[in-house]
Amino acid sequence: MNNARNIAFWVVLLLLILALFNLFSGGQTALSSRTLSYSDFIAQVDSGKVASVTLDGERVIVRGSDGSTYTTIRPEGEILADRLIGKGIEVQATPQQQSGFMSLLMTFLPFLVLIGIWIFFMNRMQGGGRGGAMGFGKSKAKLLTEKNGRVTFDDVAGIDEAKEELEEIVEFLRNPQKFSRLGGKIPKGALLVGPPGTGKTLLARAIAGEAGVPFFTISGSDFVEMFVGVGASRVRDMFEQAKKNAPCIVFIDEIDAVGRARGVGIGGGNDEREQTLNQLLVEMDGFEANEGVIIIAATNRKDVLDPALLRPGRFDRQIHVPNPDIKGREKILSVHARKVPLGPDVDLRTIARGSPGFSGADLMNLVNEAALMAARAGRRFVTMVDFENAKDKVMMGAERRSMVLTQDQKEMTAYHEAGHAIVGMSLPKCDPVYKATIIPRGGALGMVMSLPEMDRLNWHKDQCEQRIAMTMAGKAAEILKWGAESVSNGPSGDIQQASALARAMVLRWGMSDVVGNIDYAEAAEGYQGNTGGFSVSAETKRAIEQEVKRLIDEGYEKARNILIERQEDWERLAKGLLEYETLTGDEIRKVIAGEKLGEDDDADTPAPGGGAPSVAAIPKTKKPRSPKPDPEPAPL
Ligand SMILES: Nc1ncnc2c1ncn2[C@@H]1O[C@H](COP(=O)(O)OP(=O)(O)OP(=O)(O)O)[C@@H](O)[C@H]1O
Ligand SMILES: [Zn+2]
Repeated sequence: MNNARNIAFWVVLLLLILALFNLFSGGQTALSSRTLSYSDFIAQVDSGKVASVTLDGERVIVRGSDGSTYTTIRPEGEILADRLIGKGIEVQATPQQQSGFMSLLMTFLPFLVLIGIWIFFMNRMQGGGRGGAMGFGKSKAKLLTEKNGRVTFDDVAGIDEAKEELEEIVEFLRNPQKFSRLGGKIPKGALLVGPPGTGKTLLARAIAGEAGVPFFTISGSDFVEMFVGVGASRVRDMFEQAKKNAPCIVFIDEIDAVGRARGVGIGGGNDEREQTLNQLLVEMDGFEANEGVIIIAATNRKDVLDPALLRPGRFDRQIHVPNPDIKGREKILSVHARKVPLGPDVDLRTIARGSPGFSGADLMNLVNEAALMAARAGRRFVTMVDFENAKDKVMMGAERRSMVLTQDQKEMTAYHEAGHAIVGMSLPKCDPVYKATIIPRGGALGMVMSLPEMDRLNWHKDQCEQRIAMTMAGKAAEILKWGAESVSNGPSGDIQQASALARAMVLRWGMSDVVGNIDYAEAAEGYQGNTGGFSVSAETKRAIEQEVKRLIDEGYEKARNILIERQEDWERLAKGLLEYETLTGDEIRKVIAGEKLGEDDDADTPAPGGGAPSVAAIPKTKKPRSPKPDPEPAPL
């Protein structure tokens, strides 16, 4: 985005310079710089030294018989042409400039167009032209009032510890005098740290709602503009607005966009961003906590923030907002389920158990999808089957039954997915396989989902290694079955996942003995924030690359060996997938054991809830976010 802006800026500038140049050069190709007086010119004519003449209004452009050129100005009323023709001189005339308005218009039209383009781009950058071309420095903070719907702590569920820590701020906003009388120090700012969609924005709004104060919201990326100084003046403006409306809350979402550590980074730092950050620091120091303005910022990358932001007197409170655990998920589900009629069979507890790794936003999305599914089916309330289908959709993307696969593609997909499933079920540290399907969903032709039995809090080395093996099993299967030449691009998503996990192991988690217990991730990203300008040597880079490759190669070998060993099971499962298209974990086991599936097991109706564990996959999130520190397992 920023790049596009910069390019637009330079293009417009270049056009302007060209236009100016054109204007001052008179729009004419002035060949001759020499001018003669009119009488000298006539003398030349009379002495036969003129070859040709071009009449251009009052200007006379003359070519002498010796090849020289010069100009002269003809006095008003002088009729030249007859006299020259009489002398046998070639006469040309250029059309007269349009007079008055037209010529003015012709001169200024290019400018008007350019100014128009300029204003257009300005408005685009201002996000729809609210500020207009003149409003560069105006803060884009939006004021959310009760009209936008009052949010209270009741709307925020499952993150009780964070709520408790924020109670104090609510108290203060309700009754600032009480605190200042006793000389107590209230934090000026609180930083909410946590993964995307965990309700940070919601929490900040709830504070404002509880305290009944105005709530301003702005995103860190709004400060980052292409003009030096604009961001800084926006910060100033925002604080002025806030002080006028005190007591109030200012919420800065994605503060990492401005708050990255100064002085380093790609291209040796970014002056504009640094100025903006400096201004933010200055403003935060410049007001008294007791003025009643509280700045709440959110980020999912605290590690990249400039340490100066975290110093006392600034964002000295840090509040962790994690993904909800099973109890939290149940509570969040019930908050959102208040708005939809539930069938008698719906058990939120079971759904919560089946959705480890879901954020609050994911759960909201799940309830919403389930309601839509029920509506589509013409039901009056939402049933467990709707939730189950919604979960598949949220986790794996929508089914695309209309997509027609050839028999070859189907077979390839079946063996690929069966490969993932067999390897996943053979390795003890892999999450249990929960579902396998060869119905195209989202961007994939088929998938296998596995899920942890409990919330996953951390990754162990053996889990990582086995997960890589399971991930590479799809490609191993394709090659075993059809040979290296026919391998498809199907495994490209798998390769991406395996690489991300292997890289995290080596770069962040100290799981490679060769590379050691050093966090190289930031330096490898080209960003050197809190690593103090540390960068990675060429040898280390090579070692890292080799280790990542080794982990993936070993995983691939492991997968290949398992498939060779369990060839028969693998074949049976692939054929089962071709027949039934979707199989649950239990059905997979039956198919492998050679049992026939009963009618009840019809694969198209997923087993309702039934405590089936769910996947650790996290659905695509709505907007682009800062890079996530940890890789997430996803359907294969
Ligand atoms: N703890 C929660 N309780 C209830 N609803 C939640 C919770 N967490 C998230 N949600 C729902 O998800 C939506 C999105 O959450 P929100 O925008 O607050 O997340 P965020 O942490 O600010 O994410 P981002 O990092 O994208 O800014 C909320 O509007 C809310 O409906
Ligand atoms: Zn795969």
